Amino acid sequence: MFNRAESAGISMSSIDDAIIRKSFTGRGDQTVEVELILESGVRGLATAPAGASKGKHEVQFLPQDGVDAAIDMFRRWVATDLIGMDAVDQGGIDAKLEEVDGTPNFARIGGASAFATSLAAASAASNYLEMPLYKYLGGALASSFPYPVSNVIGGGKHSRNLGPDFQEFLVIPYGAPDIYSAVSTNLEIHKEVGKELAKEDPTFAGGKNDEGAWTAKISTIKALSILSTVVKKKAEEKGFAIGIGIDAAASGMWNGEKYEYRSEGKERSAEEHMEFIKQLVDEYNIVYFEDPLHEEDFDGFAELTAALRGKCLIVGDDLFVTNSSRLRMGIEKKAGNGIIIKVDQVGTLSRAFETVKLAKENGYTIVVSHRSGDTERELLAHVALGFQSPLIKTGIVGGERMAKLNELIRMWEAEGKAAHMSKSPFK
Ligand SMILES: O=C(O)[C@@H](CO)OP(=O)(O)O
Ligand SMILES: [Mg+2]
Repeated sequence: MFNRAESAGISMSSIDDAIIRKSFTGRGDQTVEVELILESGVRGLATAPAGASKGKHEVQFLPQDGVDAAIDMFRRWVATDLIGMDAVDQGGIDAKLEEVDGTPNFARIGGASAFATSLAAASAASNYLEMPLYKYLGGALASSFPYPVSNVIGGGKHSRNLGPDFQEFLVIPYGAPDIYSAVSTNLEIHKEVGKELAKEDPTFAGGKNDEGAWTAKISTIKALSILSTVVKKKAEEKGFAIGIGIDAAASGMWNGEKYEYRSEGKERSAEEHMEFIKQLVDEYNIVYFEDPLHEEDFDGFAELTAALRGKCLIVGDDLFVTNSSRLRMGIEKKAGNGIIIKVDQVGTLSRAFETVKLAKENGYTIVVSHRSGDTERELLAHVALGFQSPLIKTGIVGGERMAKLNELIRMWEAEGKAAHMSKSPFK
């Protein structure tokens, strides 16, 4: 068949139009959405999520003058350069975003636009090739599914510092035989913990934070003891292992000298804080600890990693910000043995993938993760499977969170006999 574009030497997968629009996160805050339309008419669309407890070393979310400046920049500088590029050239598109921006942290065009463009390109390319995004990113053998790491109780900044001092109390059904039982186990635990909280705190009215985790005025110890009781019972009932995790988001507790435990009205020195963490890990069998220390404390991370090796995974989020140079510093110091992967923290799939490769080569467990202000889109589930991440952190209930979890269930069905859970990073 005669095709005008192809006969003029234009590939049908090249970008014909690049659209940006204002959009909103699940928290109701402004963000940007990018839609790329290919010569063939096939489209790809992605929306940028936003964090609340952001790492200091993340890329800049929006240009200094905000979302309107991001839109203006994109239309003037980015779109014009993207048009004519091939959507399957992910590396080329990501490099172009860096070139147009010209700063190391996307301060000019904004990390939100970079992220949305990078992911929209991958999505358009996979649609063009008529394959799911996870296959496009991960290849034919990307069939190992991640265990959902779900926050059941919220605290820290995510709960306006009114609940426990750590930001997230998590569950990980790492013995689950399939994705459906993994997801449903976490949801059952969430429901049961809700009932226990109502018994414990008479003022508890069923409040949940942005990620669907319960927020109640209880102490860290109370949160852990409720969670561990429910988890133990559930593990027995299900007949498989379920672990407890914590994201302390400790940068939010650090005042430059000490860690503030606001709910206890108490401060702990770095040493006392670390001792407390070790005690908690032993007492409650905690298998996953994210950001136990503030974002500059590589040495403390190294100490804790060595002390808890074989017992508990020490995961860097604000510490590494998905950045390969920060991870390299961690590798040198042996700081952490797990790393959160948030593509938006570095702005492009290429940069995030470089970090994923480096992490895997050096024995770090990767954990693909959402943001607290996420979107209703499901693409994160594809990124997790595409990167073959053994863990996915994507909240617990609510539209933005269920979008990813329900997509994993669909993907499991699509994989048929090839679908299997990842090798668990826990014993
Ligand atoms: O600390 C985290 O892991 C994230 C997601 O839960 O929080 P935020 O997106 O607010 O940075
Ligand atoms: Mg975190």
